Amino acid sequence: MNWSTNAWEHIKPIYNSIVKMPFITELREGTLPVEKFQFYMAQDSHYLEHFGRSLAIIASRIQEVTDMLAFIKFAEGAIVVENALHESYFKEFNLTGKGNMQPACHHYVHSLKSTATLASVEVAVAAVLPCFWIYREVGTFIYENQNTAANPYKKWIDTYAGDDFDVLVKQAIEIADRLASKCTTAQQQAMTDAFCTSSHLEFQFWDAAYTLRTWEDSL
Ligand SMILES: Cc1ncc(C[n+]2csc(CCO)c2C)c(N)n1
Repeated sequence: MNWSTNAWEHIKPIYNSIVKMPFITELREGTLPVEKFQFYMAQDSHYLEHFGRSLAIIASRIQEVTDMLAFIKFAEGAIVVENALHESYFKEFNLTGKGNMQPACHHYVHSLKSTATLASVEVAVAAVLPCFWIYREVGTFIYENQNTAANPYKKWIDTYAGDDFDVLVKQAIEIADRLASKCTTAQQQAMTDAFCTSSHLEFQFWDAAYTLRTWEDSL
């Protein structure tokens, strides 16, 4: 079994919990309250910047030049393509600024940036993979289970369920598997641990948006 198939088996319970989250159900049905989506969009703007930085760090550390190019393109995608989605939603929902980074986003981006910088490059690649893979699965799940044509979140759904995105995800998985195939069992386990941590943080990111969790909540 290749590394990614095994890693996905490990996070299956997390993925199954994600698709049952009220945030995802209501996004799919188009009933998600706008303030929760606004919170998500604002936090995701912060996320994309730092996710892009993490990808650029990985690009500079990865050995093969073709993989470097792939990571440079992923970083560009995070900043350019996804920001376009955010800009249109910022306008549509009258969001003026992104405000401060809140706990779940802060936790996630700092985890990614420290892994991208301090862990082995294989582990760093494994840590960013759930961002691609879980979004493709969630996007496709929502796309295939829609019950309304007039969903205000349609652009979001179409982005992650689309073929263009699928190409990127396959490329990221292929790179992770190729690197893993040259690793020891212990190194592969460290990759799986990083993959699981980021999957948990994906769950937390949506949960925080649904509950509108801010630093002030824990005072
Ligand atoms: C919390 C959070 N996690 C993952 C993504 C998805 N995503 C962001 S950038 C990128 C790669 C672009 O090359 C992908 C897949 C998101 N938007 N927000």
